[in-house]
Amino acid sequence: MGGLAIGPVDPFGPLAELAVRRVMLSDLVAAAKFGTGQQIDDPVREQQILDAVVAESVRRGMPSGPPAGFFRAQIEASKVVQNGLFKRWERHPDQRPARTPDLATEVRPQLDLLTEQILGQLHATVELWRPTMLCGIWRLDDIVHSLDELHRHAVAVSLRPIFAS
Ligand SMILES: O=C(O)C(=O)C[C@]1(C(=O)O)C=C[C@@H](O)C=C1
Repeated sequence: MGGLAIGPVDPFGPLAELAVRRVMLSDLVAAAKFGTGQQIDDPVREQQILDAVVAESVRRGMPSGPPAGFFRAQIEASKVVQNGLFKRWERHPDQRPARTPDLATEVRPQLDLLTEQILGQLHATVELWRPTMLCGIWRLDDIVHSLDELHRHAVAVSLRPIFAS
């Protein structure tokens, strides 16, 4: 994400960058599933993520509701991308991914790492959640200007808990 320009004074900058990274990783998730019969929706995996997020929030001594809500939005955003890419690849076979990464061994470990990093940033900003989130000091345009419409929409979905809080 070297091209991202996030204001250094923005305490939520790292969190936003991680959310964007997760949205971009959804391309790899979609590539792992497309044409393999694996469904985009995996409610069991979703529940595992949410349970782990709640447990880790409790372990860190922070309220678990907002982190769970944040991760629900991340999952929703991932599905926006995956559904969009599936449709795109159905229509345009020439744009299909060149290879099929393995979901369990290649893709989910990257998602798990992002989960840890996102939880770390949520923890780092816990004192600021309410007031600052309302300030809207995100420089979202800078973050997403290079993304296509599908990914811009997914980023908006992934950050909704912050804007809407
Ligand atoms: O791990 C997957 O299978 C994904 O598609 C990723 C993800 C997520 O965002 O974490 C998204 C949708 C699924 O329902 C479960 C999890």
